[in-house]
Amino acid sequence: MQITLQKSDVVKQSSVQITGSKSESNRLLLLKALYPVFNLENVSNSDDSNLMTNALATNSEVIDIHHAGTAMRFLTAFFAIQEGRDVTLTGSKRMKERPIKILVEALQDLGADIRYAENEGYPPIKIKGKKLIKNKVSLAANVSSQYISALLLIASKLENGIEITLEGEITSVPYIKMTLSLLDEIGVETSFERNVIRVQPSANYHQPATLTVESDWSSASYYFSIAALSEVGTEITLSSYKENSLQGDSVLVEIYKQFGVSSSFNGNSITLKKEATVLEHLNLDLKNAPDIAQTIAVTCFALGMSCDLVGLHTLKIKETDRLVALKTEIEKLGGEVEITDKSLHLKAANNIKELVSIGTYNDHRMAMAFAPLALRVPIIIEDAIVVSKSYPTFWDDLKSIGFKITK
Ligand SMILES: O=C(O)C1=C[C@@H](OP(=O)(O)O)[C@@H](O)[C@H](O)C1
Ligand SMILES: C=C(OP(=O)(O)O)C(=O)O
Repeated sequence: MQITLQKSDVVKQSSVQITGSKSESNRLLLLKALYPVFNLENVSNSDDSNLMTNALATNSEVIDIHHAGTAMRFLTAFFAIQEGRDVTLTGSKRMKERPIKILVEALQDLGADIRYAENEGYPPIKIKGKKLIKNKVSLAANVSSQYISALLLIASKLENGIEITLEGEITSVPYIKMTLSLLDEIGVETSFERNVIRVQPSANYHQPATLTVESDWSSASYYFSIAALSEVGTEITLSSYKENSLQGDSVLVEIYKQFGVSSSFNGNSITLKKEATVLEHLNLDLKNAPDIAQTIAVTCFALGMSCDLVGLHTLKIKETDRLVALKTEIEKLGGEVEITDKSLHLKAANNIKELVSIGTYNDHRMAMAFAPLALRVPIIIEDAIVVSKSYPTFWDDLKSIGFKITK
């Protein structure tokens, strides 16, 4: 399904309720499977969280988690400790290109029985669940934090807990801290000092009875971008958000100040307001917030700004190679982009081509990051349905704030 987004005026004051964070949801769904006594509220309605829920509930021997990276990584660890259970975890064509060797080797070092069903180092994998006795492991921390979170999520159920030594520069650190904070919330003892993380064993669940997932900050990024491209004075209120978030992408509040977007918290909502600015260039290291790179690159392009984004080494192994995808699509619109395998340089553009058809490469964030451009020129988004990976009601919510969308 291809859609056309028409140049439109965003309602001067609008509000949107965004679904729960898929990162928090997928962690808490797994923890609930390990400690089935607490309730969850505001769980993400994303494909990735539905896939996680279904995978944890099924008795099937083959589980297909499609494009869901966190589900693939977290479930690898989960099924490794389900004694007596044999599971093959598989996924989409792209999932079979997303590396998992570092996690598989760490689990094998702990004693797990995991083999590759097709290509070494990549899904699908065959897991024979068993009890893991060892508790010390080292792994490379510079490729994906999801491998580390996967180990942490099962750690309190291992007889001796875990001691993980992280090698190399640690990437996407806020996601590791999110995992540790959620463990902390359910009463599991953890520590993270220098490059060593320890988790104590914990057979029982302690507290609290209900955990509420905060709404998704990566999804909020598209509204920060919309606010940045709107007339001065435009206000967008998003819920349900906290000033002290576990999600690293909440750094948007600081980043978008540079685009003239102020944010104020009121209860559990945040109001974004466009103020005047004249910024010409942005320098940013996004190693702690890789999922908002596309949003920020497109905001800069739409505002005629140049930017240098670094710390993007994880983008090549996400839903698509996001560096190549950004370059290709921004250049179709008339921009100029230079990329390396970990950075992106955008030249200031003074013109944006109309009615360009944006390819989305099975990547929800390509569709959502380019959508705000409709505030400058009419734009076509290919395979618009991809947004359901993290934010199924995205297009309806854009309509509700004044975007004109036709099929
Ligand atoms: O743990 C998580 O929930 C995530 C970690 C990040 O991945 P990497 O650590 O691979 O960068 C992020 O990009 C992904 O969307 C979600
Ligand atoms: C990279 C992402 O997800 P995952 O790695 O979980 O597929 C994302 O949502 O941007």
